[in-house]
Amino acid sequence: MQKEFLQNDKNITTYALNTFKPEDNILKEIRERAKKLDIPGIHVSDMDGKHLEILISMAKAEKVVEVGTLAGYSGICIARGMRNKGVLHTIEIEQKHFEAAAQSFKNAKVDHLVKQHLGSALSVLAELEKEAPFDAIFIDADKVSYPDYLTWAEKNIKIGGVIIADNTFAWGHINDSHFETLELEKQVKSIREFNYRIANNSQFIATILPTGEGLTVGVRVS
Ligand SMILES: C[S@@+](CC[C@H](N)C(=O)[O-])C[C@H]1O[C@@H](n2cnc3c(N)ncnc32)[C@H](O)[C@@H]1O
Repeated sequence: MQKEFLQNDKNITTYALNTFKPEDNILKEIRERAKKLDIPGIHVSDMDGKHLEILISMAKAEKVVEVGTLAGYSGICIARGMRNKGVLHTIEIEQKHFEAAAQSFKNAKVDHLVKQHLGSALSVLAELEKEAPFDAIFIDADKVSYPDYLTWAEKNIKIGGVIIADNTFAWGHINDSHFETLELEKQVKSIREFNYRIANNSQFIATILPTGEGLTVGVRVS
């Protein structure tokens, strides 16, 4: 019998949250402060934050790039996974988000591990190339650029390193054939291209973790 891939069961969600307690007061405060500052509430989910921390820890990652800082929620999860060693380069285009994240990293006492970059991801990534290869790369910015971010990541991840991307179920639209807006269509097609490419690149083993948003994870094996 084919087992279902997703569990849309509130009872199970409550159980998972109560058991694994993914969000402490530091992370909770970020959601609240961001809201007050009118920063969109598009942080990773609480469980995906925990998944990030664990994946980074499993990869023993010490040189990490994050594309899309927002207010620092996922960056803190990544930094925690780094076990107090190494550097996380995190890139953000919006000044307000950049500043909120600086406060978050300080509050979480991980600011010594984080190098924040303000600017457009593709130009900052070009600069960061001289520091490659990286142990882990987390992609969570504008969806239409996911294929470009993947091209950069494929080139700059070490063998054994991990590429992770959020929202890869495209808010439930990943397998749709009709779209309400052209913008949505472009985003979905870009995420689909991202998933297709990493799934079919023989240098990677990859999967999509069936979290609420879909978390694509690829390990470079050759
Ligand atoms: C989904 S949010 C990131 C959430 C964050 N990773 C977290 O979970 O806490 C996406 C962020 O990427 C930023 N962004 C969008 N396009 C960008 C670009 N071209 N270069 C850099 N940052 C960008 C947005 O301003 C926003 O803060």
